[in-house]
Amino acid sequence: MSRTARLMDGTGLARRIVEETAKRAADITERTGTAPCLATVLVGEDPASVTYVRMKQNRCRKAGIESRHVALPAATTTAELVDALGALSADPGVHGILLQHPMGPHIDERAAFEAIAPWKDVDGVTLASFSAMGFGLPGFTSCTPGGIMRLLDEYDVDPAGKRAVVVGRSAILGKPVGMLLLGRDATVTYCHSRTADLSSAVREADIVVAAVGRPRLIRGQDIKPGAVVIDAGYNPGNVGDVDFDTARERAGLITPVPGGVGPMTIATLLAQTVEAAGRQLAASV
Ligand SMILES: Nc1nc(=O)c2c([nH]1)NC[C@@H]1CN(c3ccc(C(=O)N[C@@H](CCC(=O)O)C(=O)O)cc3)C=[N+]21
Repeated sequence: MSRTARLMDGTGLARRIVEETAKRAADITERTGTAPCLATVLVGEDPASVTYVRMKQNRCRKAGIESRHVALPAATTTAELVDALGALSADPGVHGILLQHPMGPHIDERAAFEAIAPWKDVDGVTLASFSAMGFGLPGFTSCTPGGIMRLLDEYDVDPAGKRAVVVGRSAILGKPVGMLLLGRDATVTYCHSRTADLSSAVREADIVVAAVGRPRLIRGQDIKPGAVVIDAGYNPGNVGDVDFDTARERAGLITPVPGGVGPMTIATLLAQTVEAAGRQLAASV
């Protein structure tokens, strides 16, 4: 008889977080006369990015968070993008800034992210946010890593002493989620394109976080029985980095795609936007 993993319901948890966030947003709006506001910045018209940004704006609206969209042409230079982000950073009507990734090969992404004021970095992409995550200090987490940690807590997964394998090392996903797991006393291994034997690393993992953007890279045969499997991969067509059908036969807990990590990413973004607005508006009265 094969056991089947319990599903980690990101949609349900995200809904509860967004409801709580909406209450806080309404409270801020009532007390200060100003609604929390998230600026979304998109360079170019990549269809997937357009869809993601629209989803974020819709979710903001439902939570009583205003959003302001800045759409820049694909040919925008790094200097122009830095200027636009500098203006939003200086604008007291904007409390959080999301610069959608990727921005195109001609953009210096690090320079762009650093143009976001740290107190408005609700997407957790600046050096300031990254180092706070690394040192276990308070600050805004990268949204997907923050959402993953919240999901682990919700399902009573304590990372302490567990072997965590993070597949992927991107600046806003793989690297920070590994740091957050380390901060909770997991033994963390990063795997990436140069890893010699991915399968044997994954086989050791009590917690697997897949974050590379390679459809169904992680197969059930490599999942340790009972492991916690977090699929943070986003690929065209809502396909994750984990081969769900085979992985669920061995995992203890697993996130579905869709309905797992994705909604948690957006819930974290909204919660952090309201937190940023609360601080900025309290400071201005
Ligand atoms: N600076 C930056 N920050 C990001 O957080 C960021 C980014 N750039 N670039 C693109 C990726 C992608 N991303 C997703 C967020 C939510 C879902 C999501 O909610 N997906 C739904 C499915 C949605 C559907 O039905 O199409 C789900 O998994 O259930 C997916 C993908 C955030 N990203």
